[in-house]
Amino acid sequence: MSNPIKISIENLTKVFYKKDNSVTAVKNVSLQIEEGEFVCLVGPSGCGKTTLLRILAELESPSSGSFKIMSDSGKRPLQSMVFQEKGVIPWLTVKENVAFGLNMRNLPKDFIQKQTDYYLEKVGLMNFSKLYPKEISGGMKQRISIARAFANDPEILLMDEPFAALDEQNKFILQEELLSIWSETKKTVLFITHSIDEALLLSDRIVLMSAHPGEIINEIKVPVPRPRTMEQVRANTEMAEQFIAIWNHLQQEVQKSRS
Ligand SMILES: Nc1ncnc2c1ncn2[C@@H]1O[C@H](COP(=O)(O)OP(=O)(O)OP(=O)(O)O)[C@@H](O)[C@H]1O
Repeated sequence: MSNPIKISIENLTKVFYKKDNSVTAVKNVSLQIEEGEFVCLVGPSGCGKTTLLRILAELESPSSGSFKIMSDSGKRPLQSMVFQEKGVIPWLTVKENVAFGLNMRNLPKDFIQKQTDYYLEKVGLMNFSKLYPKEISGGMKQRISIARAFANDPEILLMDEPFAALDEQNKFILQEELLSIWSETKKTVLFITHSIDEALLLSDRIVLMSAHPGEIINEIKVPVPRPRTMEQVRANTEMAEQFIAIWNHLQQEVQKSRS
């Protein structure tokens, strides 16, 4: 380990109780994520990935176990979350959406202006800043979510399949934009994806989860140095081997969950 630990999860279990039964969504998960690390969480549908992220975002509480996000200043928000969809506020303009978290914190107006403009520019939305979400495309809405999350400057960033609803072209562009902003900010990111390509492109480490109830069953350090492009990911033999290993893992877990 080269950097200090930013997120520490210890034996975390989450059980949802219903009227006459219960569902264990996450089981005994322990995970340490370093400061500035980009970690992708990959696992079959329903294995508890979103639940784990929601716990870290303090939208759910664990049934047992614990987690800690190491705060370096106490002045910044602990976490920002980017969802697959519905991340924008329809009655605010693009710019107001990006500035939303900063305005909520009553920060100085000139700081908000500077920070908002910087990230609007980064995600290519400067010329659309006065439009409302209904006037822009799905890809542009996701750009708002990403710009807002980075503008907030949280201690950690939690991303729940943020590109899953986009077409391939938009996905590639946003992945590259995300990598460019991340390489500048070196934010600690926990990112959920179903796409193995995406995990190999974006992350330092891929954490594989078992079928429901979700446990961590393997971790893969992505072998290719940055900066990476999707072309390299697809052409590189080491990446191809990792792709097949993860693919086989997912196949087995999906079959287990069905049997
Ligand atoms: N609020 C809730 N109440 C009851 N059960 C829940 C709740 N949230 C999630 N679950 C259950 O917990 C399990 C894990 O769900 P979760 O959404 O975390 O999985 P996931 O890995 O993110 O799935 P996907 O990849 O399909 O989004 C599922 O069986 C789900 O039905």
